[in-house]
Amino acid sequence: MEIIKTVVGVLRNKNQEILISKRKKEQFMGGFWELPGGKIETGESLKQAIIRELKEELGIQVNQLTLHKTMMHKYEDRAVQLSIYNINEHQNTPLGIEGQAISWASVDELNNYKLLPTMKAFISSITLPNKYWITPSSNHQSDEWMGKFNQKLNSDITLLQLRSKIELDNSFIRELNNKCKKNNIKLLLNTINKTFNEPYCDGWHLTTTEMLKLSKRPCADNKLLGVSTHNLTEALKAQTMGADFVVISPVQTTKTHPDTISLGWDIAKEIVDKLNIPVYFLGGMALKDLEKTQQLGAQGIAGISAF
Ligand SMILES: Nc1nc2c([nH]c(=O)n2[C@H]2C[C@H](O)[C@@H](COP(=O)(O)OP(=O)(O)OP(=O)(O)O)O2)c(=O)[nH]1
Ligand SMILES: [Mg+2]
Repeated sequence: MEIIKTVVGVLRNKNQEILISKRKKEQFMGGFWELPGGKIETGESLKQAIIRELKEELGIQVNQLTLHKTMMHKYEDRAVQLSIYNINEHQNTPLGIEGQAISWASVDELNNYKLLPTMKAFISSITLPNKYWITPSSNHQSDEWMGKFNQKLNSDITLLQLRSKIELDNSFIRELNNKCKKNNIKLLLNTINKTFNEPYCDGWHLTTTEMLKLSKRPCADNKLLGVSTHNLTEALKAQTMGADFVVISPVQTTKTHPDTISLGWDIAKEIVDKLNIPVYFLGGMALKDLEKTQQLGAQGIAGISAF
């Protein structure tokens, strides 16, 4: 299948709204809203291409830009490799120079538009945090467990996975959820016997085994769904099933599993490059690894004792 190299730009106004553009009827995926941009021309670098595209489509002169992330998306008849740039500085007010409709939308408002399929993963990548805390999986009501949980409530953690290998009381989970809500933390359940309609959570986190049994997303679109995976095949399956993000592990060796072979940075990066949904690295991660992780294109790091 032909791979179409495409560059797109993220322009934000002072209200942090994002500029989207409507594809024209006669184009592939006509009528869908997208990030402005287009295909690379022969001999052009990615940066030259995005500067040219935004001049042609919006009439702006880009002065400063940084790569946000790259992703790959397969349509029925083509594969698109999308490089998404944050446009940090530009001249002129953007206009629909080619006659296309344009609109500024907040992240929440984006969901009211008929968006290209790549937009869902883009939205996840700008809304998910770069740290994902996983709770210890046993002794939940102990002082030690509650101590760790309470400490995270007052930290910069905004996404939390409640992990348990034994059944927990719903009243206990509700209590944790209330505490998370008060502290603007999203709570994902990785408990046994998930029903996917528990109201007291923001979503679910699936084990690999659970994911492999599913052919489609088991929960509503407005909930978050993460999946634990260990290689490219599993990660791609999770993406096809409809996961919002995956965790891959072990990226490095850990003290708890010293004999398990780790993926290593290179393979971890390969997985990130072949997915379009956000990827968190787990296993032997510490805060000092966050920068490298993001440079490799991952969303961030996950861990029980990483932070
Ligand atoms: N511009 C843009 N294209 C996207 C996005 N997501 C996505 O899959 N694509 C696909 C659709 C197209 O196959 C390709 C982009 O090409 P395009 O149609 O915008 O190309 P272009 O501006 O060079 O215009 P054209 O003259 O070739 O029609 O990438 C996106 O967010 N923005
Ligand atoms: Mg275009």
